[in-house]
Amino acid sequence: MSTSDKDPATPWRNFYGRIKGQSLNARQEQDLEDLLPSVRLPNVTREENPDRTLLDIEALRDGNPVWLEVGFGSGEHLAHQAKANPDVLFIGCEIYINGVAALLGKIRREGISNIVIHAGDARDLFDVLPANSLDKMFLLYPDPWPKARHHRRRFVTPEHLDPLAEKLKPGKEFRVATDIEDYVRQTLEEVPRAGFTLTEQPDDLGKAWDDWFSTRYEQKALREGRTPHYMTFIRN
Ligand SMILES: C[S@@+](CC[C@H](N)C(=O)[O-])C[C@H]1O[C@@H](n2cnc3c(N)ncnc32)[C@H](O)[C@@H]1O
Repeated sequence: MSTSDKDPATPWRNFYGRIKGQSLNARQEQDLEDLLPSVRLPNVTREENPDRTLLDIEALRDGNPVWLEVGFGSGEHLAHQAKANPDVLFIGCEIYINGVAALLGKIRREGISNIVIHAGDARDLFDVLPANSLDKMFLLYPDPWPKARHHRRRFVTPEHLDPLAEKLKPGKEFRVATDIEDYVRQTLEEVPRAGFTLTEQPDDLGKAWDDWFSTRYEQKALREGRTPHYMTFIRN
């Protein structure tokens, strides 16, 4: 197998060394080398699919529902959901290559077979997902971008929410968790604008979902005294 920087089958080679502060241990390198080629979602990157041809999601799903988690971090929640829902195909999307490597370790150790991974930006994935192709979507502790001038970089902006709304089937769930009060405010403002309805009372967002599996970022937030908020939206 080629490990050229330009080979789209080895996208971590492009990330590795490019993102400051990210280093991989030998086991992670090995998992990326051995495992990622077989679980990665092909034809998503611009290098591989410059014409942005839509994915054949029907062939991929093989009759099963498709759930997407964007920014899965180290993949605790995604791995948990995949084990609890063996008849669902999970797409995991993450730009942090150490996180991808951590999820690959879980997939290997726990023998998980219903996850495919896009190791890259969610916007590239949205480009090539057909409309109405997703049955559930998770956005768990997205990057907070606390400074006011950076709020437009948040995931809960039309740039991300409009394509997301198009990909999720009507009547299906979009779950958002965050520990940042101002992120709650922006989520409650922006997500309904993109065509969703909140199912909880806006002043009562403290109850986790029954099938919740706490993430690494949530554990850190709790240790640092911040309060989780859980929001469930239904696509109109
Ligand atoms: C604060 S972390 C939370 C990680 C994990 N969900 C958790 O709760 O532990 C946010 C994650 O989103 C990822 N991320 C940010 N923007 C992204 C994008 N456009 N596409 C894919 N992943 C993204 C980051 O790399 C990071 O791992």
